[in-house]
Formats: sequence, structure tokens, C-alpha cells
Amino acid sequence: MTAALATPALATDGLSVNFGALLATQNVSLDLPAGARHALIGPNGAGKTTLINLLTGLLRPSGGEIRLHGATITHASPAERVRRGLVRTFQINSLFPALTPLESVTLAVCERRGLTRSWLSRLSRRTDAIDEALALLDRLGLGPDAERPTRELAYGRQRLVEIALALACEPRVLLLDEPAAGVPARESAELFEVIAGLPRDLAILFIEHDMDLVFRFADRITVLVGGQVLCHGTPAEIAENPEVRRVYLGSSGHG
Ligand SMILES: Nc1ncnc2c1ncn2[C@@H]1O[C@H](COP(=O)(O)OP(=O)(O)OP(=O)(O)O)[C@@H](O)[C@H]1O
Repeated sequence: MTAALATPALATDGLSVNFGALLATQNVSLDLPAGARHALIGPNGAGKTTLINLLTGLLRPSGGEIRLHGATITHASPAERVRRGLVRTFQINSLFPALTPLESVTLAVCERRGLTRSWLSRLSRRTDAIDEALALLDRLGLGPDAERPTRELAYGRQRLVEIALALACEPRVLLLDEPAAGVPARESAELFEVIAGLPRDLAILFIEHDMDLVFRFADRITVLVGGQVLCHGTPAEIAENPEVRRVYLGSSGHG
């Protein structure tokens, strides 16, 4: 394998942050190769969202390093990280309910292309942006809902629109904070089928509490407890790990 191929899409080394006396992230080191489907699991308060906030630049680390495709981005602004291809979705629904998915995603495409600031942008470029947005929505199976107000969509479909918005930024690494939170079980499996089918060169780090979804869709898992990495491993390794069973999965476990 060449050095370029071996460079992780996303890596952290010794990442740490504290809130006063609380060490919310302690010395976390993580590697995601291109194409990873990597789950971040752990009990409530383990530091999962804090880690995502460090990765996206919403929080400043007190120590450690973050690299995106080998380039250090530890102190880059959130907007700069998005420009470089590190994009997230949030745990809570952050959509404009009155806009249609097509309107929202077209705006995101225009923003990426630098078309939103000038009303003098040529109409044809805006038409191209609409075409790109439609193609993206079609790829996610949202074509039939593209022109309905977002608030009328089933919740699982709304979460898919959030993923479409993230994809409009052309990410190379996608961070999903509980993409299926609040989504009924049948819809959440469909949602994860779509996530699993996203381009294979896109690295995905996702937080998920539903262990059936985690063990079905992740190719690697990191277990966080008390802000620290308890272990990394394949789903089979995590399912068999007695310490993980003790602190998180319970005696029934998975696998
Ligand atoms: N801005 C903040 N100020 C102070 N403490 C915080 C802040 N954000 C998070 N915390 C604390 O840091 C710890 C980690 O929280 P975090 O939200 O990252 O956990 P989590 O693993 O994502 O939990 P959950 O599964 O419940 O979403 C918790 O004890 C939380 O109360």
C-alpha cells in the first residue's frame, strides 16, 4: 500500500478537552480510513457528542491533534473544515420546516458553489444547482418528496434531508450524530440502508445508541467511557469483549 493510500481520512492523536474539572475527552486517538463505516458508542455522558464537537471545531481542544487526509486541522475554523470536506449532521432536527427538500438542498449547493451572495449570478448556474440538488435527493430516494414542505415529511425522511444537506457540501468525511434519534424502528433501518449505500470513498463516523443498527452497519466500533477510549475493534471483537459487555452492552451482548 502506498503512503497516500495509507493516510487515514480522519485521525486524532491524544485529543482532550475539559469543562472545568470534568475531563469530557481524555487522550482520544482514532483513525478512520477512506470508506470507513465507524460507530462511536458508549453510555450517556461518555463524551461522544463532545468528540464530534471537537472534530467539527465547535469546541477547542486543550490538547492533541486532528488530521484530515494527513493535514492538521486542529485549530481550523468550523467553516474551513467544511470547505476541506469534514461535514456533520446534528442530533436534533435542524431543518427549515416550510422549505421543500429541493429548496433547502439547492440553497446548500449554491452556498458551496459561492452563488448565494450575488443575486447577479447567472440563472443557468442556478439551474445547474437545482439539477444537482434533484440528483442528490433522487440518490437518497427522496425524489418523490422533493417538492413537499419538509414539515409534512415522516421524521425518518426529514433526517434523510439533513444527510442530503450534508452531502451537498461534498464531504470526504461525514459525521452523523444519532442520525436515527427519534425515528421509528422500521424507518431507522431504512435510513441506515441509505447511509450504508453512500459512496464507498466517503468515510462515515456515526454515533448510535441502537446496538442492532451499530452491529449491522459498522465495520469498526470505538467504545468511549468517561471521555476515554475503552477499546476499538470490529463488531465481532467488540461483542466478545468482556469489559464492553460489563460497562455497556450488558450480559446479553451482540454477535
Ligand atoms: N458545554 C458543556 N459544558 C459543561 N459540561 C458539558 C458540556 N457539554 C457536555 N458536557 C458534559 O460532558 C460530558 C460528556 O457529554 P456528551 O454530550 O459529549 O456525552 P454523550 O456521550 O454524547 O452523551 P449522550 O449519549 O447522552 O448524548 C457529560 O458529563 C456532559 O454533561
